Formats: sequence, structure tokens, C-alpha cells
Amino acid sequence: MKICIYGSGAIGGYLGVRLHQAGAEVSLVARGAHLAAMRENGVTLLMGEERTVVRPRCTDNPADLGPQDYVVVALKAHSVPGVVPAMQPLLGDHTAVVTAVNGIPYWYFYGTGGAFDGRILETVDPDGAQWHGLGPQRAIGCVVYPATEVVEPGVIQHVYGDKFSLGEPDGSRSERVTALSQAMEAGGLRAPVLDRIRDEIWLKLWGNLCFNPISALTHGTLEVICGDTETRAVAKAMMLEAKEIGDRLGVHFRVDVERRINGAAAVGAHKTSMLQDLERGRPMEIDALLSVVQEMGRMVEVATPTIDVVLALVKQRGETAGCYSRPVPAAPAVPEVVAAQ
Ligand SMILES: NC(=O)C1=CN([C@@H]2O[C@H](COP(=O)(O)OP(=O)(O)OC[C@H]3O[C@@H](n4cnc5c(N)ncnc54)[C@H](OP(=O)(O)O)[C@@H]3O)[C@@H](O)[C@H]2O)C=CC1
Ligand SMILES: CC(C)(CO)C(=O)C(=O)O
Repeated sequence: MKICIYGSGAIGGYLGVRLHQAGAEVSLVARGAHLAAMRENGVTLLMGEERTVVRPRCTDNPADLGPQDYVVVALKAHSVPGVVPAMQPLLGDHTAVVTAVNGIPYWYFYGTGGAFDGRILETVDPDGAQWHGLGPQRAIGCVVYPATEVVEPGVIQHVYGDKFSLGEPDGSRSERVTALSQAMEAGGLRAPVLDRIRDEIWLKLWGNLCFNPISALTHGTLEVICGDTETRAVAKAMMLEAKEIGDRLGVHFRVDVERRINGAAAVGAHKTSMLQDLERGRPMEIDALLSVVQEMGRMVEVATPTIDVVLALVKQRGETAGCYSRPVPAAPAVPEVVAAQ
């Protein structure tokens, strides 16, 4: 089984180590000092007292690797559209693309039926670069639950969790999703195949869409945000707006909002990834976690007043810190009447 992990940082590196240990032919696409260290010293995974070093193929040139059975995209959401051209040599006739990225994926409305079937989400997939360049038919959904970190180039620290939920957009138990799940389980991960992967995407997103921007604005940990009645109320208001949108799109939320907030509180004094990105001066995943919910709200005509306010504030926070830039809208065509004047 040939698997390329595109974006082998914290999550991709962890997954790559486990799949390599399971005997898959794993290639890691990475860059910079992290790539150099992995090439020189192998990929190190620190997990409790355990230190594992493996030596999969590592490159910054996907063209060296050729067509794969699976390409696991483990980049930050905003990095994906830009690498679609470079991914082309990895894509054969039967290559599956596994989206191990937080937020709503580009393929969300593939095969959903109804009014939005085939809809491209501009906030996550501007101009449909992923829809057209990767193809929604290749997609396997993946919800990432573990927390991991690149603590130094080439070294990944596991923090908690081992579950990567998988699912075909049409809910089928295809050969490709079953085989991937088995390979991941052979590597010691939990990889359940779900028949309603979109429900699970929303459940994860439900937390990310409120805790991440609130933390970036307040610098509060999950414990602080959930424990303070006022920020907890803001989070709850955002979640209820999102739930109304999800409900209209046929999503089933298997826990209620209070239980979801209590689950996040139990994680404790943890800084969300968006706060970590802000503190480190790295691009923030705002569009795939928030702008897309606003976009979907407009599609189903659900007002999102709290999400709108928090989104406006966190975009500006990101911009002033140099960690976010608004997608540039395509230039409007010049109306003929103006052009003629
Ligand atoms: N880390 C975590 O605990 C969790 C992460 N997630 C989600 O998983 C996804 C991946 O996150 P995470 O692993 O933390 O992110 P990382 O930034 O650690 O990993 C992405 C890697 O891809 C590299 N990269 C970016 N662009 C390119 C490129 N053009 N060519 C080659 N390599 C490239 C990055 O390099 P560089 O650093 O130079 O940009 C980085 O090493 C995100 O959507 C995140 O929200 C979900 C749950 C938990
Ligand atoms: C910690 C948690 C669960 C917050 O929503 C997360 O997924 C993140 O930091 O991105």
C-alpha cells in the first residue's frame, strides 16, 4: 500500500510513523528544517516514555514519488489550495485523497443531493481549486482527534489521543476506506469507518469554531473559556447558531451543546491551535473553521450574529499580527456599459 502524507508536520508525522510501523510504503512530503532533520535523523515520535524513530522516504518534491494509493492531506487548511498543482504527480486513476484537516473539507457537498449538491465552498476552496484539481470522487473524510506537536525539527511529541475517524462521503464501506482503516489500526491507531462522516466533522468543528477564535482573542485556555460564564455564553451562542445551520443541512448532533462544552473544559489548561499559531506568528486557520460556517449560514438563510462578530474580530486580530490575510476576491468583470464610456 503506497501512502503519501502531504504535510508531514505534527499530525501527518504522527500518522506517517504509525503507518510506516504497520508496513505501509509511506512517503512524507515536508519542507524546511523539519524535512532536513527527518532526512538526516529519521522521524522521531515521543509518546510518554517511548521514543520511536523510523525512516520513511521524505521529500519536498512529490514528483519523485509517483502515483499513490492514498494521499493523506495533513496540511493546515489554508495551505491546501496552493499545493494542488504540486500534488498532481501523486494522483493516479485510483488514488484516494484523505482530508485530515480541521474544518469543512472541499468535498462537503459532493453527492449530498438536494439544492446544494456539487456546491463549491468559496471560503475553503477558492475558485474550486481542490474540487477541480483533486476531484471530490477521490475524497475520503477524516476527523483528527489526537493532539500532537513538532517540538523540534524531525521530532513529534504526542500529547493525547489516537483516533482518526474515517468515512466515505456517500457513507459506503468501500474497499479503499476499509483497507486504510485496517492499515491504521495495524499501526496502533483507532480508525473507525463511519457511515455519516459529515456528522463527525461538525462535532469536531463545533468546538473549533468557537473555542479557537475566542482563545485567540482572549488568550484563554479551554478551561478558562469554558469556566467563565460570559465567554462560555459566547461559545454557546456560536454553537447554537452553527447547530441551526447543521440541522438545516441534515446533520445529526449526537451530543448536546452543554455536553460538548463540558468535554472541551475537561481538556483543561490547553491552548487551542489557533492561539498557538497566533503566539508563534503562524497563519491562523480562520476560514476553514469560521468563515465557512458563515458562508453555509447564508446558504441556508440562518442568521449568525455572534459568529459574525467573533469572526470580524479574529480576522482583524490575525491581520494585525500578520497571521491572516483575507482571500482576495476575483476581480469583477468590467460591465460593458462602463467599459464603453
Ligand atoms: N496538531 C494537532 O494537535 C492537531 C491538528 N489538527 C489539524 O490537522 C491539520 C494539520 O495540522 P498540524 O499537523 O498541526 O500542522 P503542522 O503545521 O504541524 O503540519 C503541516 C506541515 O506541512 C508543512 N507544509 C506546509 N506547506 C507545505 C508545502 N507546500 N510543501 C511541503 N510541506 C508543507 C508545514 O511546514 P511549515 O511548518 O514550514 O509550514 C508543516 O510541517 C490542521 O488542519 C490542524 O488543524 C487537528 C487536531 C489536532
Ligand atoms: C483543542 C481543540 C479541541 C479546541 O477546539 C482543538 O481541536 C484545537 O486546538 O484546534
